[in-house]
Amino acid sequence: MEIIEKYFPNLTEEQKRQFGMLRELYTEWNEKINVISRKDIDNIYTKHILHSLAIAKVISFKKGTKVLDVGTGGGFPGIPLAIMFPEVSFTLVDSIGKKITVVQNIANSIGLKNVKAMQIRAEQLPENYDFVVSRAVTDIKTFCSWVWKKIKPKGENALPNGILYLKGGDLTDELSTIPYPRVVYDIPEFFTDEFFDTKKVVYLQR
Ligand SMILES: C[S@@+](CC[C@H](N)C(=O)[O-])C[C@H]1O[C@@H](n2cnc3c(N)ncnc32)[C@H](O)[C@@H]1O
Repeated sequence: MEIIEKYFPNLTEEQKRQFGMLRELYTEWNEKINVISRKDIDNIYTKHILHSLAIAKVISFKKGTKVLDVGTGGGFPGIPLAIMFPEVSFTLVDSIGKKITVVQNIANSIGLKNVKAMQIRAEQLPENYDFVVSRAVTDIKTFCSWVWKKIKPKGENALPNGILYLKGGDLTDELSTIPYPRVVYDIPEFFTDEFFDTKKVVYLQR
């Protein structure tokens, strides 16, 4: 938990309370439904929560922004971002229902009112969003084919609406397959821990 406060020193008491509850809740839920690899539970604050919050170093979503997390699994990056931005509306979707059960229960347990969790395939979503966030779901080209038309073309944030995808390694080949304007942010610019050495936030502008 200290690592979250190290990089985000202005958390409210409510946010500290919510982040602080996550390790125990995920440990309990993971015993029933596996959403995090067992060895990662011990490092949940770095490998899952702080990693998700790299997106919060790239953009501070304005009040009322609608964000979609596709393939959220156990709630990453959506749950940490929903704690960080309580006035932003988050829809967390996954095609596997039991993962959505975990996400909804964790959101309820920590009192998050800005999260809606849905079992649905990304390709079938009926609504439009300002931003789509994600981690570890599929290659960027396939991902764009699922969600591009669900992103509203305009927006009121400092970055124009688009995709914010957490990725690792060399992305040259993968990004060469898509035509959209992009910025690749190296996470070590924000967080110094070794775990983030090759990790990036890929922003694609709608
Ligand atoms: C490797 S997990 C990543 C989970 C989470 N984003 C994380 O980083 O911890 C990939 C998730 O994407 C979901 N998924 C795969 N294809 C999907 C689709 N078309 N629509 C919605 N969810 C999908 C899977 O069910 C799985 O939970």
